[in-house]
Amino acid sequence: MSPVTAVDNAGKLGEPLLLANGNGGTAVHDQPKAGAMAKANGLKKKKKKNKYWVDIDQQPAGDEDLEDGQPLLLLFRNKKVKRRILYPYRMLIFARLIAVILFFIWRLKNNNSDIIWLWAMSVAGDIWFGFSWLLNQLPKVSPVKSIPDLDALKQKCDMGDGTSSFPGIDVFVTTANPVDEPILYTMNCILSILAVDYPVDKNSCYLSDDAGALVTYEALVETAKFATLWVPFCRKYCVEPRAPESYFEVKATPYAGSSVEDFIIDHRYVHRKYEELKMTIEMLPETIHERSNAYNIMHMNATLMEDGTQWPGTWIDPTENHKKGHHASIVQIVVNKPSHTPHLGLPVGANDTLDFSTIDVRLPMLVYVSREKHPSYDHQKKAGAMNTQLRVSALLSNAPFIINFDCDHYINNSQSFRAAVCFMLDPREGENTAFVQFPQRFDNVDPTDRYCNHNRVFFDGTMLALNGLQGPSYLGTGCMFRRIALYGIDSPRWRGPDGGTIRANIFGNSKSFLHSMVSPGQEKEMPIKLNEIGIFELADVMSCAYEVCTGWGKDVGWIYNIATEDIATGFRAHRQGWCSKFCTIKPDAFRGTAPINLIERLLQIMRWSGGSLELFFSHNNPLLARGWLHPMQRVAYLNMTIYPITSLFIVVYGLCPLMWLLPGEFYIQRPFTRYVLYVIMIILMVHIIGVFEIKWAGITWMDWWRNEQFFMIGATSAYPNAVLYMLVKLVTGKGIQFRITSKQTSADTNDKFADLYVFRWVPILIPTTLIFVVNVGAIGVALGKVIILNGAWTTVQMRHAILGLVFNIWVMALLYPFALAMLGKRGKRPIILFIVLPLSFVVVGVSYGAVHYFLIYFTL
Ligand SMILES: O=c1ccn([C@@H]2O[C@H](COP(=O)(O)OP(=O)(O)O[C@H]3O[C@H](CO)[C@@H](O)[C@H](O)[C@H]3O)[C@@H](O)[C@H]2O)c(=O)[nH]1
Ligand SMILES: [Mn+2]
Repeated sequence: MSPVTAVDNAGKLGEPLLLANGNGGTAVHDQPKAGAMAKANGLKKKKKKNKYWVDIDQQPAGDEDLEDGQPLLLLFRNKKVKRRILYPYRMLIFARLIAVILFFIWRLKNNNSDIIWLWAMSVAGDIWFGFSWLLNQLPKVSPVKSIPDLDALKQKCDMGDGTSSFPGIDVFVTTANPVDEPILYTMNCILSILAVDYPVDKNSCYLSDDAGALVTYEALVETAKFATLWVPFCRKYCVEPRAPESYFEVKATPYAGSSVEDFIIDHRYVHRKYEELKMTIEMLPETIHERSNAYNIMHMNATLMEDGTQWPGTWIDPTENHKKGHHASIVQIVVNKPSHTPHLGLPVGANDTLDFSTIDVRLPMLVYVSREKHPSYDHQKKAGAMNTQLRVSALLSNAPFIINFDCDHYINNSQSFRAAVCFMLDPREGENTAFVQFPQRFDNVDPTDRYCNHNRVFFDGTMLALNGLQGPSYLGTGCMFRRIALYGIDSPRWRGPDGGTIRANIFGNSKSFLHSMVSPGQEKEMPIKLNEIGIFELADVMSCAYEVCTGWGKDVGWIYNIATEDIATGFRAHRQGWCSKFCTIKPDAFRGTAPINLIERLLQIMRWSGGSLELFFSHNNPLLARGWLHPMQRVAYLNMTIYPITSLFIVVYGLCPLMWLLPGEFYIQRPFTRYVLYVIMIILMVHIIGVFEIKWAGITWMDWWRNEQFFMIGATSAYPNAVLYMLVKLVTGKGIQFRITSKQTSADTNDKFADLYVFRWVPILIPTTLIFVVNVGAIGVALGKVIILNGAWTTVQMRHAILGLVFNIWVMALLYPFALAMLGKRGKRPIILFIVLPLSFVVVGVSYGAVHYFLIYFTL
C-alpha cells in the first residue's frame, strides 16, 4: 500500500494514484508522479507475464526501414509462445491427429455392430468430429500476442508544444430502444467516451437511437450537462473507470494529486450530482408526459420537447409518422465540436462547480442520431443503424477511425483509444490494418460463470491464435475500424491509382457524402453548418430511401441480411486483403453486460450460430469466397461458420443410451471395450491439449471446463435449432430475427444474480432435456439390471456396463449447469442435485426391476 492512505469517508475513498499513464493533451494539470514505483510494478508484472510468452525480435534493420535516417518507431510489439510450451503443444496436436486417423481405420476395418445403420451413422459422426476438431485446432498452432506501446505513440504524436497529431476518432453507440436497453447503461457508455483520455477535439461521439425516443434524447442532454462536471473531475484526479456507475460502485479507488481533502470534497460532490442525474433520468418519462399533457390541452396528442415544439420521433401516444418504425430522421448536435486549444475551467466557488482552474474543461462533440423509419423498408437492425452513423459522421467529423460500442458496454480503461491507434499508425502493418478488436469483458456475470458468459476460450484463446494469422474476426463491439476499410475501398490488394475507383452509385448520391469521400478520413475542420442546407443534407443520408440500389449493406458499410453482421463485415475486410489486430490491455479496455439467464444466453448463441450458418450459405462462404485470405484464416472462418452442424451428431450420440432400455445387449461397435478405450483416449487427448491452451491463453481450468459444458448445452439446444432455421431459410428464404439480447431486467434488486435462477421451458430445450433424462434413465436401468440379474453378469458384461456408465456420467457432467438451471431458485443450493439424482437412479432401477418381475409373473 502507498504511504499516503485515504481517509475513511463513507467507506474507503482510496489512495492517491501512483500508477497513472500519460494524460496526453487533455488535462493541463500536473501529472501524478508515476516514478519509480510504477516502474517497479511494471517490471514485476512483466516477469510474471513472460512465463509463457517471449518477444519476437522486430527491430528492423536495413535501409528501407529507416525513416529520415532514424530507425522506425514501432508502436507495438509481438510476442510468441515460448518453445517449451509451443512445441509439446504442437506435438500433441499431431499425435492426436494420428490417433484419430488410426481410430477411423480401425473402425472401418471392424465394421462389426449389432445395429449396422447406427454404426454407419456413428462412423460418419466420428469423421465429422475429427474434421471439425481439425478445423478448430489447425489455426491455433502459432498464436501471437501484440502489445501496444503507448509511450512510443506519445513520442510520435505529441508535438510537445501542446499540439498533437493524433488521428480523429468517431465513436458510435447504438441503442435499440429505452425499454429493452436501460438508458442508464447507455448514458454511462456515453460518459466514459466523453471522458476518455484522448485529445478532445479529435474525439466525436454519436448515439444512434433506433426508437427515436424523446426520453433518450433528453437523457443525453442531461448527461451532457453532467459531463461538464464529470469529465474535468476525471481529468483532475485521473480516476478510472470513467463510467460513473462502475466508478462509484468501487469503494476504494485510487486518484492522482496529493490533497486528500480536495479529493474527498470533490468526490462527494460529483457523486451527489450523479445521483441527481440518475433521478432526473428516471423521472424523464413522467416529466415529458406531464409537459406534453399540459400543452396538449390545446393541441393534439403530440409529445413535446422542452421548448414546446413537437418531437419528430416517436410519441407517447403513437400516431402516423410518430410511432415505432415510422418517424422522421433526427439529428441533434448536443455538444458542439470543441476548439483546438485547451479551455481552462473556473476556480472554486464560481458557478457552483469545482475548482477546475487548471483543468481543460472542453467536451468532445456529441451528436444524437435517429434514422428515418418507415414500415415499407427493412431497417436491418444494428447494421442499418451503424451505416447511418457512418454517413452522418462523414458529414460532421469524418474521422479516419471509427470505434463502436453496444449501449451496454463502456470504456473501462481510458487509455484504450490510444492503444488501438498504436496498431493503426504502426509503420509496419498499420496501413493494412482494417480493424483492432478488443476482447469483450463482462461485469454482471455470476462468480462461477455458470453459462460460460466470459467465454475466455474464445476471447483469449481463439483470438490470440487468429492474431498470429491475418487477425481476429470482428466481434461487433469494442472495435476500432479504419473508415476506408468500411467503405470497401483502397484495400491493400487494390490500392493505387485505380484502386479507389468509386463505381457510380455504389455510395448513394449525396453530394456531401461523396465529397467527404474524396479524401475519406480527412477530418473536417468544422462541421457543416446546421443551417437549412446542412440539415437537409443530413436528413438525406439518414433517409430510408438513401440506400436503395446502392452498395450499402453489401460492398459498403456493415453487411445486411445476416444475424451476425459483425463476423460478415470483418470477413469482407479480410477477403480484401486487410489484416486485423487483437489487443488486450490491463485493466480491461472495455466492459459490458452479458445475459446470465440460461434461456437468454441460449437465444443469443442461437442467433450467433444461425448467423454463422447464414454466412456459410451466402456468397461470403469462406471456402469458396474469392479474395486474399490467408489459407489458415480461411480454415478458421470455415470453422466459425459450420460448427453448429456438429450438434446434429452430438444429439444422436447423446441419445444412444436409449439402447439400455432394450432387453438384451446391443453394441454400436464390437469389440466394445477397445472401442470405448479408443474414444476415451481421443477425448482425453483433447483435454491434455487444452492444458497447454490454458497456459498460453492465460485462462483458468474452470474457463476451459465451462466452455466444454456450455458447448454441450448449446449443441443440444441452440445449435440444432439454428441448423433447423437455416434449412427453413434455404427453403423459404426467411432469415433469423435479430432479437435484442436481454439486458438484465430482473426485478429482484436484492440479488445481483437473480436472473441466473429464472427458468422457463422453451421448445429449444427439448433435445437437452431428452438427453439428460435418457442418461439418468440409463444409469437407473443399469441399476435395475444389476438387481434382476443379481450376480449373473459375466466379467465382460460387467466391464461393458461400466464403460457405458462412464459415458453417461460424462454426459451428465457436461450437462450439469443445465440440470442446475432446471432447479430454478432451488439451484442456489446445488447439493439438492446430488440428492435428487441418486434418488432418480434408484427409482428408475426399482421400477425397471418391478416391471421386469411383473412381466415374468404374468407371462409364466
Ligand atoms: O434494431 C436494432 C437492434 C439492435 N441494435 C443494437 O445492437 C447492439 C447489439 O445488440 P444486442 O442485442 O446487445 O446483441 P448481443 O447478442 O449482446 O451482441 C453481440 O452480437 C451481435 C451480433 O453478432 C453484435 O452485433 C454485437 O455487437 C455483439 O455484442 C445493441 O447496442 C443494440 O442497441 C440497434 O441499434 N438496432
Ligand atoms: Mn449485448
